[in-house]
Amino acid sequence: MPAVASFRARASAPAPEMPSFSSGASPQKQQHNARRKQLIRQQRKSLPIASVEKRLVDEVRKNDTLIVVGETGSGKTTQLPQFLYDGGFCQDGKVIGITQPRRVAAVTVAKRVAEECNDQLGRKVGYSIRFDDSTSNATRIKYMTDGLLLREALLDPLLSKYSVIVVDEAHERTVHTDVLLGLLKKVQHSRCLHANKNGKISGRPDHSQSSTLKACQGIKIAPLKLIIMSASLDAKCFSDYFGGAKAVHIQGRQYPVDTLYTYQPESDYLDATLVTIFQIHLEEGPGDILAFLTGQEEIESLERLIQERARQFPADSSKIWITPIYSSLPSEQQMNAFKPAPSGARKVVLATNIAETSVTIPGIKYVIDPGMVKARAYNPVTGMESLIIIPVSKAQALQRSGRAGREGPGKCFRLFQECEFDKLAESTIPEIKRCNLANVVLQLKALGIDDIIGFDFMEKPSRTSILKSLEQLILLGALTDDYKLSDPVGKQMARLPLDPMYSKALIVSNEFKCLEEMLIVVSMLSVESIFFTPREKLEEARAARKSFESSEGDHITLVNVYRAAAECLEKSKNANAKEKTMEKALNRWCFENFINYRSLRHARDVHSQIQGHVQQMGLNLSSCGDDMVQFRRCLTAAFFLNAAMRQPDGSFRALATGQSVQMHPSSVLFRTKPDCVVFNELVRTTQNYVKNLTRIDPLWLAELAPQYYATED
Ligand SMILES: Nc1ncnc2c1ncn2[C@@H]1O[C@H](COP(=O)(O)OP(=O)(O)OP(=O)(O)O)[C@@H](O)[C@H]1O
Repeated sequence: MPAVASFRARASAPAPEMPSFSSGASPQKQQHNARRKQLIRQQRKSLPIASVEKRLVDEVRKNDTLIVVGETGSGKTTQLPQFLYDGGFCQDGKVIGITQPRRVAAVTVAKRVAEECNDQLGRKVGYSIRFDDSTSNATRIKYMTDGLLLREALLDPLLSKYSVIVVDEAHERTVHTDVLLGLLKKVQHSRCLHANKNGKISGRPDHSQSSTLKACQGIKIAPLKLIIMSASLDAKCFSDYFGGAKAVHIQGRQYPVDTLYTYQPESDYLDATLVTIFQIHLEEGPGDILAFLTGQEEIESLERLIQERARQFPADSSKIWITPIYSSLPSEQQMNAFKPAPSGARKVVLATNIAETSVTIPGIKYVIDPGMVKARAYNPVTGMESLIIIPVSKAQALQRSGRAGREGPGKCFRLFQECEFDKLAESTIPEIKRCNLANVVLQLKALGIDDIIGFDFMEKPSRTSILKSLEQLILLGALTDDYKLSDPVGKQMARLPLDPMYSKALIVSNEFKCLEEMLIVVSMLSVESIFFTPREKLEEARAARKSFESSEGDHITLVNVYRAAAECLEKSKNANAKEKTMEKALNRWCFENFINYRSLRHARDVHSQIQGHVQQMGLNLSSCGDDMVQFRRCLTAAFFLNAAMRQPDGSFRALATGQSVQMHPSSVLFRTKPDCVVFNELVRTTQNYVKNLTRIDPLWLAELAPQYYATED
């Protein structure tokens, strides 16, 4: 049994209300800032965690690994790193690293803590996420995504600059969190050996880390402190994994959240969300609303429905300010959700689960939780990954309600019955158990961990899953037949922050001299819903789409869209337009062509980021011009594991898995239904649908992927 200490916080003084910002004249602004600083100080003091600061720091000193559980909003994420800093954990220039499962949390929490420290972001407090680093040599409290810390471990296997690593929101059990936990356990062990013997390797040998230790001989490294933190985790399970680590509970919450359930089951949660938003808007007091939906499409369709409905209440229509937030939204648009609503308006934030943990969205008093989430699912036997919409776990529902009640008392409207809540799973099934592991295996191999089956995962993925991923990586050429990372292909693939199949596609396209086209395809496939099809303008949208369509399939269609958008930008550039005007022109062009502007902008961002990577790798940005046969052959060489043949009844059979699949109606090939296709996505709704398809010649499979297909097939 883990030792469990129970900390009861002193009854906290009520926190003062925060003023809203206004852009006043300079002296007024100064006054405002001074008042805000004072209020932040008072607010910090009133957090439940404040009264146990000394005891917490002592526990971290006494224990190498500590599990910290405390209510949402009690102050764990923002305060504990500051306590540790004040407690001397950054002496000798060491850094306290705090990992978050999501980028938006890393950024917003770092901003808040920098403000609390009365310092500029990027100095004492900073954040680092993929493609965006806001830290400096002076940074001592560093917020980052768990994926980013994994990448840092590639360069510094002992994570030597960190004195403490806090794994926040560990209950989410993302695949990165789980890999990180296993890795941190190893690093802790290695650093312990290192510190004990002052650079000489002895004691219990840890063969898998010996090369790391050798590389670090002579460097003075102290043991690594590890803190696992969440409001809703199973402390025993984590404690057992870390050899009986101590768990501490911080009791007390800052503000109450009143939770309400529906009397009847709701058959259409989108409609129920719409109704609840207006019910709150018309009947409840001031305060902003945060509603959780499952994805971009749902968010955009609800956004339109709210606008339509608001028009029916003309007096109120201007009083609702909608801001969406989901992972593929460009980050500066995500940040809109954190801004105050225009004067007199109520902010309605429509979010996916990226706003579920860690974040404090200013102004939110009401949370609407329909109780559904889009999650990855994986069939280890067929090797197929898909996205499905499923009920949330209790831990997720608790996190969602915790987004209210952060600046004052809040209300959470759960759009399901209380008896349904009781039936929810306690926690989410770890992602590592429901995803394709090719990426994880590739990362571990790149970290020098060869024995994947023997790796100390907190919860082992099935052997079948691991073997399937190893097999897939061998077929993609990332691993040699004896399971070693191949050089250069495997090493290059591990460097690209993409799914292994997409990384491989970029490398293959270099050989086929169509990297330019593949870069566009990979960027466009990295975002959701490029095409925008409003229900009331179906025919117009279809007609607009025709001008981009390629009879060869969706990949070339996406290339056409991207290039037409680039042409539009080029035109306004030639007319010497300023950047803002160019963006406006692009926005208009997107609107006229029924293209989703947000998605296109995101694809352009991803494009420029990946382009930087491939250029660093020395790949050649060549184009195949009009030779689309060449490009389709390249798609076949890259996505051969996702090939499907048409069956006599018009359905398709995925060749790698034998699974029966349907062509998604959104595909340009839906009407023609060619004999053989490669696809990129499998979506499970009422049926198995494949999306993003290109017509190929079945004979190319044996020619271009002979390691997998024989001619007789
Ligand atoms: N960006 C912000 N703006 C305003 N207040 C904030 C902000 N960030 C944090 N706070 C205040 O600090 C409190 C503590 O936040 P913190 O994120 O540290 O809590 P937590 O215990 O980590 O919560 P969770 O488990 O939900 O992540 C919040 O309830 C809120 O009152």
